[in-house]
Amino acid sequence: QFHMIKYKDLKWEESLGQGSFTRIFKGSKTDVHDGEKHVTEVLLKELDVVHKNCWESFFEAASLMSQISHKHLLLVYGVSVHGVKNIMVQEFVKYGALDLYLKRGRSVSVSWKLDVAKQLASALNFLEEKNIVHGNICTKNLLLAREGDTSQGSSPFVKLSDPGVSVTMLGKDVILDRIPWVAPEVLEAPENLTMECDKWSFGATVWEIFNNGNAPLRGWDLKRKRQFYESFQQLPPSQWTELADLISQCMEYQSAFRPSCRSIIRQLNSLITSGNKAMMHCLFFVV
Ligand SMILES: N#Cc1ccc(Nc2nc(N)cc(-n3cnc(CCO)c3)n2)cc1
Repeated sequence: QFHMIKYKDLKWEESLGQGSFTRIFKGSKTDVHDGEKHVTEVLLKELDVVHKNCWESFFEAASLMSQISHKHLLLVYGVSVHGVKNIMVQEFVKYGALDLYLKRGRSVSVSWKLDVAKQLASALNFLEEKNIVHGNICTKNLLLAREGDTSQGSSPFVKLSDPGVSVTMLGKDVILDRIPWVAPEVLEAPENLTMECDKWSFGATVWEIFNNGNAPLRGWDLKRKRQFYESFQQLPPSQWTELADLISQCMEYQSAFRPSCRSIIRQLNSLITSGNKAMMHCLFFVV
């Protein structure tokens, strides 16, 4: 299934925070091949010991990412089991999770945001073609490998992280707290997780990206969050109508009516074109 890494070949460095039932650390792994010692910078994702019963689901998430390879999917080197410790060893992605990056107030351009959304859409399209459901699309799980510098015109590069412990293993409150990223049908029955759920989450993630990493429904308690779905509410629409349309198509309560990945990519392409045209008009106007 995937590479088993010896615990003794791993070194822990600083703690970098936590996910659901997991803790993450910067670290390194040492390999020896043809007599040479190679030290690689890695991200160590440790399953909390209290949730060690979720280890199959934790590794299921990891193996999902190592079965297939795609430029916008995180590389998982393997796993290490040491006593009660379950560790996933991932490539260390230079700039970390996108939610924190955007919150740190980096002002990024519209074309930067559209570029990131398109990269995520292509990763989703790839997963759809492989008939693989991710189940936890959000900016926390979108990792920034290259910042991109809008003045120099170099573009950002993102990688989709593993989904972590499956939503079917999480308590009701953890699922409720994932509103509005988790699709409404998953709340009713988590085993309903399908490709269509990833499209709903994609809509919420694009909304986050265009709101500079501000979480939608931030600070809402679980009761209010549940009511958001019960009264079929939508996130506040963007001023950019075509963008708001794409987000609301993805966040359609009837899962069958959500757009295909190809349609999502097509709509993003036309947003990119109209975004560029608008910029040209501005430039000409200014000139
Ligand atoms: N300051 C800083 C800084 C922090 C982290 C990284 N790198 C990195 N690499 C990965 N493979 C995964 C993550 N990661 C971050 N948050 C999660 C939890 C949700 O998955 C996963 N971060 C780089 C810089």
